[in-house]
Amino acid sequence: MSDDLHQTSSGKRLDVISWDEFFMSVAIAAQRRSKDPNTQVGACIANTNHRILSVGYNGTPSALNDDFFPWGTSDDPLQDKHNYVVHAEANAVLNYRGSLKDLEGSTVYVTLFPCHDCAKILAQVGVGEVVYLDNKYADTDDGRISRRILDSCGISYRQVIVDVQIGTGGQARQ
Ligand SMILES: O=c1ccn([C@H]2C[C@H](O)[C@@H](COP(=O)(O)O)O2)c(=O)[nH]1
Ligand SMILES: [Zn+2]
Repeated sequence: MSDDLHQTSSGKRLDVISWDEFFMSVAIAAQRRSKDPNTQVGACIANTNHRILSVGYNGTPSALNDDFFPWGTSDDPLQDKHNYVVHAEANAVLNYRGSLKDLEGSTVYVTLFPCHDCAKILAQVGVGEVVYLDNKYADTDDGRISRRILDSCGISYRQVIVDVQIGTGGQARQ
């Protein structure tokens, strides 16, 4: 090893991003596709061989024209976005085109701690670990139920702090 902290004596770069940073960066990039004005969520599922299996973000089902559905909340269930949005983790599972068996033991990188519905879905497909960025609903009943589900199903979870720069965004197209 050379004295240089950035490369070995053979010239190999050492200051590469970690796997956590890499997969969370993918989740953050996916999050930026979300049309939700209040909370954007991205998820990236990686297997134990450090391969990305699937990615998702919170959005309406693709056949549903998201220009004509509400993006706010309302006492009227027909006008509340929560009743139309598919969650990021659910989309990541649904977007996977291989056998769901491949998801067993995988790690889900998600920009927001999974809600209790997503916790159930992740548990049911056998996810082994959840790595999250934010947990703004930790002190809600939903957060407590979610942790109870993950704990009971033996799914570990941990928070990571990543410092990534991903593009500058642009004009939303579709
Ligand atoms: O596990 C989760 C929890 C929530 N989401 C999505 C669903 C909604 O689009 C937003 C939450 O909106 P709020 O205005 O903060 O209630 O986040 C998700 O994808 N995964
Ligand atoms: Zn959810």
